[in-house]
Amino acid sequence: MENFVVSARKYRPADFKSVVGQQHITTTLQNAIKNNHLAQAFLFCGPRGVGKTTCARILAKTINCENVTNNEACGKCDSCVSFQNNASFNIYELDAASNNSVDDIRNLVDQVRYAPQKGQYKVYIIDEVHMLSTAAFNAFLKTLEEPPKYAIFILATTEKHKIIPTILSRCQIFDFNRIQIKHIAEHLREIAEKEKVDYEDEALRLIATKADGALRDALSIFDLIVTYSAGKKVTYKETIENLNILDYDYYFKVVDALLAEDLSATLLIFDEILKKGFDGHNFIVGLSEHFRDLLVVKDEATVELLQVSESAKERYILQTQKSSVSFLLSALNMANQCDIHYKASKNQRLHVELALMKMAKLPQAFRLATLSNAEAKKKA
Ligand SMILES: Nc1ncnc2c1ncn2[C@@H]1O[C@H](COP(=O)(O)OP(=O)(O)OP(=O)(O)O)[C@@H](O)[C@H]1O
Ligand SMILES: [Zn+2]
Repeated sequence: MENFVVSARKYRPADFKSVVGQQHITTTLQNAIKNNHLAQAFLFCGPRGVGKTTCARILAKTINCENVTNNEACGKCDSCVSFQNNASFNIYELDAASNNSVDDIRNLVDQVRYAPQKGQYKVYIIDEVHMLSTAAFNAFLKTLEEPPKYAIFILATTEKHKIIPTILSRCQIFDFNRIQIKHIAEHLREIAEKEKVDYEDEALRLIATKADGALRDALSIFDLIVTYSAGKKVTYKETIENLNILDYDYYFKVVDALLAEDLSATLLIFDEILKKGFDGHNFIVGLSEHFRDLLVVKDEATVELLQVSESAKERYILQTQKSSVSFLLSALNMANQCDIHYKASKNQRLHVELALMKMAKLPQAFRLATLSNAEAKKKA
């Protein structure tokens, strides 16, 4: 049987153009390579799993490639092949999270003295560099100040504020972005297609949202759900079950009940949600987001801010057409207040219920969207 390789490893980008959502960085690095204007020390900052190590590796591979074309490594020369097989001597990775002692850094510094036997550059990646001890930092500083011309240092960190000024001032700094939901979803779609895994768009969206900007997390969740669905289909239903997320259907139902001024239906839906084991606070946060989404789809200019699939968008549009902006704003405000004071409340269930009651009792005239003249005429 073929070994299962986790997607995050299997689909690690091999060149700059395959890196998702960090174009400001890949373009700058490629220009520096083209113009022979490469810094010797870089600091890659940003959240976990957004491509820092990946970009460092691609940079190392590209600057050692024998036939760079269009500022990308060829992927075929001896050097590229050894990089791809993790067998190159021109890259050295130190994970400072687990190797943060002076000795670990001395080992690295010792290595730096030897010029590469093949290729032009040796690249030293120090991951989670903020974890180095002060003594280790100091042992490293001298090397960073006067590196041999073949050495390039790439320091990576999720906590830029912990990096001391002496290091900051010696590095070219790159800030990596959290990756947008739509770009993550797009990437998952490509992988699903390569893996011949069937999927629902809505499921991939949800995974992308849950990953909170980190592509690596998105890939791990994706693997988990593929395994769970036993190779059949990655569906919305299975994804919410697996991630323990409340089906967004509930938010639509609650808002419909609120619009109908149906207090008992509203409270019963909330009760059902609690019985399913969901947390009241998560619900109120989700409901706030739902109101926000209904507000952004109200206006052509902001409809782009809705991060859902095309098929789901229709539903938001239908619901927003029924509600007035004032209602959505007031309800959002109430939900938000409920969220803010939730932790301090002694009776959290009642706290949410009270907010729902207030929403259901907003004045009727104010609640429903008034029909435009044209619509009113059609109705008449
Ligand atoms: N921008 C991206 N484009 C494409 N794939 C990505 C990207 N970011 C992360 N990945 C995927 O996630 C995996 C891990 O990414 P990587 O190790 O580069 O993240 P990182 O930012 O260095 O995270 P950490 O700070 O935890 O080391 C990659 O192998 C790749 O599959
Ligand atoms: Zn090459």
